[in-house]
Amino acid sequence: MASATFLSTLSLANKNYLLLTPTHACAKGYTNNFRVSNLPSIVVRKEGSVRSQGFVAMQEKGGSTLSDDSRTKTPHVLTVAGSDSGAGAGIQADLKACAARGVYCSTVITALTAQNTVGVQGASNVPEDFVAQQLKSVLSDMQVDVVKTGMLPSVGIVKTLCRTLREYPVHALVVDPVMVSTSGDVLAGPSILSTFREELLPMADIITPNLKEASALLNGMQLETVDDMRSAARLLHNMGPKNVLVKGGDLPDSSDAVDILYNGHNFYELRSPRIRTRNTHGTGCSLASSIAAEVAKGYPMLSAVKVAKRFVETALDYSKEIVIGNGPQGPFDHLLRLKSHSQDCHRQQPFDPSDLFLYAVTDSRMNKRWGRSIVDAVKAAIDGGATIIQLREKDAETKDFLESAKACLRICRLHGVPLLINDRVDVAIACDADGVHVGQSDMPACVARTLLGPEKIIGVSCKTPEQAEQAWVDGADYIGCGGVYPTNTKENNITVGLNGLKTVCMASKLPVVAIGGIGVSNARAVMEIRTPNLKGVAVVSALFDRECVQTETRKLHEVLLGSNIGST
Ligand SMILES: Cc1ncc(COP(=O)(O)OP(=O)(O)O)c(N)n1
Ligand SMILES: Cc1nc(C(=O)O)sc1CCOP(=O)(O)O
Ligand SMILES: [Mg+2]
Repeated sequence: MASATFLSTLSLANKNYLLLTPTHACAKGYTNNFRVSNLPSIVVRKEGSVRSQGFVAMQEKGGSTLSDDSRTKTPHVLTVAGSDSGAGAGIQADLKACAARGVYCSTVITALTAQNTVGVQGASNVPEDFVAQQLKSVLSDMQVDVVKTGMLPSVGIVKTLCRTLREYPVHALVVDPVMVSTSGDVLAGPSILSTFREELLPMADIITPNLKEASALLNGMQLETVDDMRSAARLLHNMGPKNVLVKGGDLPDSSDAVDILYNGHNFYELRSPRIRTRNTHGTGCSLASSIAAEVAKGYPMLSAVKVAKRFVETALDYSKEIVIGNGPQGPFDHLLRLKSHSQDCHRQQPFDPSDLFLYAVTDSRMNKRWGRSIVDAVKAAIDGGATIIQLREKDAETKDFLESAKACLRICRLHGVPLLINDRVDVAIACDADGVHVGQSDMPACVARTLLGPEKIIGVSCKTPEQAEQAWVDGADYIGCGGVYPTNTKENNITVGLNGLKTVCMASKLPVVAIGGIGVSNARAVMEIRTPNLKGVAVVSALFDRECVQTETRKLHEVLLGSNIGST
C-alpha cells in the first residue's frame, strides 16, 4: 500500500490549494480501515475554507503512484442486498435512494424475492460463490467508498462478505441488519444472528436496526420505551459497531418517530413528526442507503444520519397519496416525482409554440391603478382569449407574490393555459408554475434550466441574433424580442423596431414572441413581417392598463386571428 506520508507530497498545479494528508483526513473523521486508493482528499484554500471534497484516484493495491491528475471521484456506494420484484425495498430502493442523494451505486445481489405490496411470495438465495464473484467484480475494479448491507440470507453469505471486505477494505460499512420485511416475512433466520454479532457488526461503522431487529440481536430483549432503545443501543455498541442507530418507528404510543443514535460517547435523540401513510415499504433500506450516500460524500456520521432521515421523511411525506399496488404497504417515491395530480390541475402537455399567440404579461402597478387583483386580471385575460400568461409583479412582496401565483395557477390549469413567472425562478419552483421568463440581466437560462428541470418552459428576452443563439444553447424554449415599439411599461428599453425583430427572428432557432408597445392598432403590422418562427405578441399595457381587460384581450385576439399568424 502507498504510505500515508506519500500523500502529503502531493501538490496541485494551482498553488493556492493544499491537499489534505491522511492525518488531516483522519482529523476530519475519515478514520476507518479505508484502503489508500480510496482515501478522500479535501482540497482547501490556503486560508482554510473547504473548497471541494473529492477522492484522489490511486493505483490499485500495492501501488505507490497516484493517477496523473487530481480528478475528483464520484462518491460510490456498493449495496449488498436482496432484490425486491415490487421495487419498494431491497436493491431497488437502494439504487433509487443513492440516485436521489447523488451518489453512484453498484449492486451485489444476495437473493431474489418475489415480492409486492402484499408481502413476500417467494425467495431464492444467490449461491455463496456467486455472491463472492459479484463482490470481487465490483471491489477489484471500482473505487467503492461505502458498502451498505441489506438482506444477507445465509451464514455463508455473511461470512463471504466479511472475508471479502477484509481483502478489499472500504472507507465505511453501513449494516442494515434486515431480518423481517415490513410485511412480517422472515428474510434472514435466527441462525444468522451469531455470525452477525461475531463477524459483521464489529466491522460496521453504523448499524441501523429497527426495534424487532435490535431485540433479536439482543436475545429477545423487550424494547418498548425510548429508555429501552438507549439501553439497546449501548448493548449493541458493545458488540463492536462504531455507531448504532436504533429506529423507533414501531414504538407504541408515540406521535413522533424517535430514533436513537449512539456513538459510544453520546446519545442523540432524533425526533420527527410521524408521517401517516401506507407507503412505508423500503423505508429502512432507503434510510441505510442514504446514510451510506452521505458518508460516501464525506459527511461525518451524525450529519449523515440527520440528512438521511430528513431525506426519507421528505420523500415519505411527498409520497403520502401515491397508489401503487393493492397491499397494505406501498412503496414511496425517492425522486419526488410521482406525486399524483388530478388531470385538470397538472399541465400534461409539452411546450407548444403556438401558445405564444396572445401572450398576456401582467403588471402590478396597472392592476393597482384599476383596482383589480392579479387573479382577476388573469381570469379576465384568459376569458378574452389569452393563450399564455406571465406574472410580471415587480413590486410584490415574495410571500404575496407566491400566494397570488398559486391562485393564478389554479385558474390557468383549469383553462389549459400555461403560466410563467417573470424573473423569479424561486417563485416558479415554489408554486410549480409552468416556467419562467428571464431577461439578459436575470438568472441565466442554463442555470434556470438546471433548477427547473427539463420540462418547464423557459423564455429569454433577446434583442440580437447572438443573444438568440445563446438562448438556444442554454436550453430555452422561446425568445421574447423587443421592444418592437417604444414602451412606457419598461424603463430605458431599447427599441429594435420591426427590422430588428425580423433580424432576430431570422437568426433564431427558437420560436419568437414580439414585445414592446404592441396593441390592437399595430399587432397586425408586427405579424406581417411573416417569419415562420414569429408565433405571436406579448402585451402588457394594451391589456392591463385598460378598464376592461377581457374586452381588450378579445379585440387583440380578433386582430391576431385576422393576421393569420403562426400558420406559416
Ligand atoms: C415575453 C417577454 N419578453 C420579454 C420580456 C422582458 O424580460 P426582461 O428583459 O427580463 O425584462 P423584465 O420583464 O424583467 O422587466 C418579458 N418579460 N416577457
Ligand atoms: C416587459 C417588456 N420587455 C420588453 C423588451 O423589449 O424586452 S418591452 C416590455 C414592456 C412591454 O409592455 P407594453 O406591452 O406595455 O409595451
Ligand atoms: Mg427580467
